This record gives sequence, C-alpha cells and structure tokens, in this order.
Amino acid sequence: MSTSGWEIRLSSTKSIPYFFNVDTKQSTWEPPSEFTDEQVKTLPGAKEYWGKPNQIRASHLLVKHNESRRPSSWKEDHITRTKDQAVTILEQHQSEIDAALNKREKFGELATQHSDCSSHDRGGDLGMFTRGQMQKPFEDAAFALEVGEISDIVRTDSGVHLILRTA
Ligand SMILES: Cn1nc(-c2ccccc2)cc1C(=O)N[C@H](Cc1nc2ccccc2[nH]1)C(=O)O
Repeated sequence: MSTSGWEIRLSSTKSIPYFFNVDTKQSTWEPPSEFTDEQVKTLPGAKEYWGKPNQIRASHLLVKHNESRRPSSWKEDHITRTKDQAVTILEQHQSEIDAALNKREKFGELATQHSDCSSHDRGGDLGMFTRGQMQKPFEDAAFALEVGEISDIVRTDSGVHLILRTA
C-alpha cells in the first residue's frame, strides 16, 4: 500500500491529529487500516504528533454523579445520581464491553451514547496528552495501560471513568 499523498494534520477544532490525502482529499481520524505503524511514522507531519516523548492517546467513558466537579453534561443539565449509582452504571457498560467481540468498537459506541464528557462525540477520544495534563488518577491509570487495553473503573473529581489507551 502506497502512502503517497497522505499526511498527518491537526484538526483545528479539537487539536487532534487526523490523516489527510492531498491528492484524493480523503480525511480520516484513524490511520488507513492498510498502513503499518512504521508507514504511519514516515508520513509528513508524523514527527510533530507521534514523535513527542511520553505522549499517549486515550479515549474514555465518563459517568458523572452529584459529587462531580461539574455535575452537568451534554446529556443532563443537572446530574443527581449518586457515586454508587454511577459506579453501577459503569459496571453495566464494563460487562457489555467484556462480552463484545470487538471491544474497541463497543467501547466507542458506548462512549458516544453514554459518556458525560464533551469528548463523547469522538467516541470518547481525548487526543494525545502527556503527563501533567489530566487529573492524576486518570493520568496514572492511562499511562499504566498497554495500547488497546481498557482500564478498570477509575475515580476522579469529574466522576468515574473507563479508559481505553489507543496510542
Ligand atoms: C480533558 N477533556 N478533554 C476533552 C475533549 C478532548 C477532545 C475533544 C473533545 C473534548 C474534554 C475534557 C474534559 O475535561 N471534559 C469534562 C469531563 C472530563 N473530566 C476528565 C478528567 C480526566 C480526563 C478526561 C475528562 N473529561 C467535561 O466535559 O465536563
């Protein structure tokens, strides 16, 4: 598979890298599936985004509760569920993901439908981040994951999360 015409650009709204083909004008958030990791790293623009040391990429599914730092979201103006109720909801999502054939796909579907984070419309994708950018419990859990791995339930001031490391 030729990588000709493909490059990595930064999405203006979400400062998330995406893949653009200057010849065909195709654009995609994920590298074209036929590209090897090595080919992705040779694309124009790759050095700036994949080259940064100690940078990872992750998606998450957040369920907020009445003690959350900001107990509202795109879904509910005023979130009143308790922390225990939020954990129970997240455990139900965790069971669905565990039972799914394609866990990454199921994770993205559930995050899009149910995450209380504004990243829900990107399947929960938070883009690339380094240590020092996210709340500590989230950072420690995300950096402890292997690429493709999903965390257990993680508690932060924002609520309770499942995290999928994607890069
Ligand atoms: C840290 N972050 N990145 C995005 C984001 C990233 C890419 C595209 C759209 C939104 C949203 C947020 C964010 O703080 N969202 C908060 C909820 C939240 N709290 C978090 C704590 C840790 C990690 C992610 C988190 N998301 C909100 O919507 O109330």
